[in-house]
Amino acid sequence: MLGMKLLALVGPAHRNFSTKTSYKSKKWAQNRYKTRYKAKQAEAENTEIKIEWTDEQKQVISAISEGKSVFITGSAGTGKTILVQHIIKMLKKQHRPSKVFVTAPTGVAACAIRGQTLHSFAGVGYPLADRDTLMHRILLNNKAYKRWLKVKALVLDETSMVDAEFFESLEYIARQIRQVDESWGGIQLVVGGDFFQLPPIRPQQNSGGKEYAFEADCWNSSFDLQVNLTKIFRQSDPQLIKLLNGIRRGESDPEDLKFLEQSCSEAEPDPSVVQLYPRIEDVNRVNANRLESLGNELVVYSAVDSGEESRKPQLEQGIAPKEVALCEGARVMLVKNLNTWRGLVNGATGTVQGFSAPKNKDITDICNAGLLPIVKFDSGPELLIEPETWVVTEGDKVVAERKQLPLILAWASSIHKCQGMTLDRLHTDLSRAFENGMVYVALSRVRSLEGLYLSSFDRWKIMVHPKVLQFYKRFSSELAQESKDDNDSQRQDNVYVSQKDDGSKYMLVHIK
Ligand SMILES: Nc1ncnc2c1ncn2[C@@H]1O[C@H](COP(=O)(O)OP(=O)(O)OP(=O)(O)O)[C@@H](O)[C@H]1O
Repeated sequence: MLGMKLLALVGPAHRNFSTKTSYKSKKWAQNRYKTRYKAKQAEAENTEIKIEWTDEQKQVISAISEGKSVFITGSAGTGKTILVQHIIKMLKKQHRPSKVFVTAPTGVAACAIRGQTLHSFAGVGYPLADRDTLMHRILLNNKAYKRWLKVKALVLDETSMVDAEFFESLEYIARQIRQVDESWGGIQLVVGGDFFQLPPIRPQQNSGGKEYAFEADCWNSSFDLQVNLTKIFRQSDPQLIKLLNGIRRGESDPEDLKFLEQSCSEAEPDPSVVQLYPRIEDVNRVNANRLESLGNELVVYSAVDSGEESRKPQLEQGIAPKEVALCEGARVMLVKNLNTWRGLVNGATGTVQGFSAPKNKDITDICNAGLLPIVKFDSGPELLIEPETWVVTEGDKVVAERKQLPLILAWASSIHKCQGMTLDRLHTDLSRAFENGMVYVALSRVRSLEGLYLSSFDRWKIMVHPKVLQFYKRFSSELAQESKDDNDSQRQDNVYVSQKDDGSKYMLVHIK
């Protein structure tokens, strides 16, 4: 019954993706799609709001056009990503589009700049390892090896989530593969990020206490210019900007917190508003409730794992879920790149329109009902989603493999996934925040506090890492030296950092 009802919906989607289509008509359809896509893009570019770049942003643009490598930092909403997007266009004109690679540490952040994850670009596979092992894996991966030779400019956004050892390893790999004894083997680097936001997801072991990318030995030599953008665009209310800047530095000024409490929306938003949670258990609970509340028939997909028993547990650490249940109307997110060119990349969101039984393909190993979901992506395309595989490798040998649909539920999301987003409306609960920068990242997503429904908040969860404060202190004093304006550095001298009981988290106390 469900399948019958859905087949009507599936028709048009199938016509585009039929495996029986001849090569010629496929080529024709592809060309027609390309022409329409280019026309749409040109239209979008023409209607794009004209941005008047600030002097700081212009400084970056000019350095990039001179071929310099630049690190762009600044508070949330200062336009790092929009600037990076503009720079990508510039670089693609300057070099050739195929020689410019656009990356970010997470799928969602990569999706925002139409790029790929840093991992996927580098071709280093999983699990992370020492630089020689990573190098060995690349040498066995012809496509990755060629990418390293071909790249002229490498763009990396949301760098706070890249760990020091990985950054260092990639710099070493670039030099070795390209046989050029210059920083990054001569690749022009454009790196954006705010280290007051979320730290690396899984800092590597044996990294000698290093965590953030700025601690990498090669950090300073990687850039000709490091720029701190100071004008905030996302928010316009000066009181909100003051509140966010305080929270960014780990402060919890009672007056600012009172303003936060008084200005947030009091009405619980409708269920379509994205809900952000620090912990994945809460994300899963909300998604499961929302799925149930739709009341539609569920289709369950259970991952099929194969390979060495001792290596299978590593599959659990990957992004593909052990089990995912879907129904018509479910909000979903892609967790694998299907087609970068069409924007069907890790992080892309959409809604399940229905299900269809694939012809000539048995998928009953992952789904008893033998049905695959049809997803309408927010960016436009509608697609029948097929199972994908994820592997754990050892050298060039696959030691474990998971087959599963590349989808997860997306009504609720983790704060890690939302870094980089600008949201008009947001529902969040910050009582269980556990990471440095987490409260700041969540609160700084909204343009105004009217769009924020804060169901729970704990001021002790406002945390910042002392190394980050130190990095920006050095940064701002360098700027102060240049501009002979040392106000900021004096303010920073009035703080001290105390370590919390668990020894891993810190709070900043401002001395009045
Ligand atoms: N020069 C500018 N003029 C007008 N608007 C701007 C300018 N620069 C950025 N913006 C706007 O500011 C908002 C935030 O920009 P963006 O997302 O690039 O900030 P960000 O620094 O990357 O934030 P985050 O650190 O949270 O990822 C966007 O809506 C963007 O269009």
